[in-house]
Amino acid sequence: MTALDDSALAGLGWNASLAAQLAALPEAPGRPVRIIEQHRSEYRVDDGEREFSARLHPALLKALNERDEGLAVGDWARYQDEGGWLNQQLPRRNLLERSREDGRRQRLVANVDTALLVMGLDGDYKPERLERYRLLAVAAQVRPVVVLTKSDRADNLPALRAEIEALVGAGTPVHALDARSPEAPALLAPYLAPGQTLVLLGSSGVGKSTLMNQLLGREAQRTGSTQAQDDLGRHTTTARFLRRLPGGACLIDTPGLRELKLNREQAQVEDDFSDVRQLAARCRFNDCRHHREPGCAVTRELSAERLAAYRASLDAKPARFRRGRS
Ligand SMILES: Nc1nc2c(ncn2[C@@H]2O[C@H](COP(=O)(O)OP(=O)(O)OP(=O)(O)O)[C@@H](O)[C@H]2O)c(=O)[nH]1
Ligand SMILES: [Zn+2]
Repeated sequence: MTALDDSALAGLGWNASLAAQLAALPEAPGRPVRIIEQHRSEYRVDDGEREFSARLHPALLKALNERDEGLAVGDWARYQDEGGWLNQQLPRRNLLERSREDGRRQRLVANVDTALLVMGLDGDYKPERLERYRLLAVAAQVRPVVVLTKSDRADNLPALRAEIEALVGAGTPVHALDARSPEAPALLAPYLAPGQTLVLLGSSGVGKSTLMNQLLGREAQRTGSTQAQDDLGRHTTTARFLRRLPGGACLIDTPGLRELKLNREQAQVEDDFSDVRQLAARCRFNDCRHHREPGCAVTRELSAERLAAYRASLDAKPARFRRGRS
């Protein structure tokens, strides 16, 4: 294997831990690349210096198929110049996935540090859907950060913001901004350290691509199939793609998910409900279930939204989120 230019790869999130994992893989020709786009029969990859197309080696394709696996945007793989093949997948740190209507898993993105959960403070406002996105992130051990866009359109911003803060709890930062504003990147700077990977998740039209362009400082380069124009000539993202930001972080844009269903594990995820635990210490009964018990400090002091989120986390049926604001 040729010596790696780690400094070039660092801009893609490459680090010592990945280097060690690569070294531990069975001997194979090639060098690491990161998947930045997935197309029908090939991948777009980045080796730290340039982007190019690569195909799965038939042996890797077969091995992945047998495990009902596949590469996702954000994954690392070994690329073999001879033949232009991806011949090995590197172990991934985490994977954001969702259950589809037919019950199958859909891989969204891999190896992500922070999920920017984008919701518009306009017709898109739907706290229970935001909570589902948040649990999706928490279940994958991805840090959730709420980004409320179209703050310029909200006439009751403080109240909406307070409602969301109460819903997600103190452990999840909440930012409100106008995605078109040049000030937006500064608000997100804490999550954009070099080597970090972030993903934008949220419905279509909430401003994900607008944020991507603001953070890039230019219009994201499209490679055809990741963007389409709708009937009104608006651009809409049709596939996930990763771009390197000038400051050294990587950002993945995703198309809006029509339906976000959680699987059992995601719905049952251990959220950091430390606020509930602290309050529970003051409940009258040690075994208080925080339902209708007298002297329950949790039901007395927790906000209704936060209580609903806590109950939902105990409940494998995400349909419970559907109640409330439409
Ligand atoms: N007023 C206002 N308009 C915004 C804001 N953010 C985005 N927009 C506008 O909303 C429209 C949709 O924004 P996009 O960035 O394309 O939304 P998206 O989330 O990428 O949508 P998809 O690619 O379809 O998933 C554009 O016309 C933006 O200019 C905002 O904070 N305030
Ligand atoms: Zn209680």
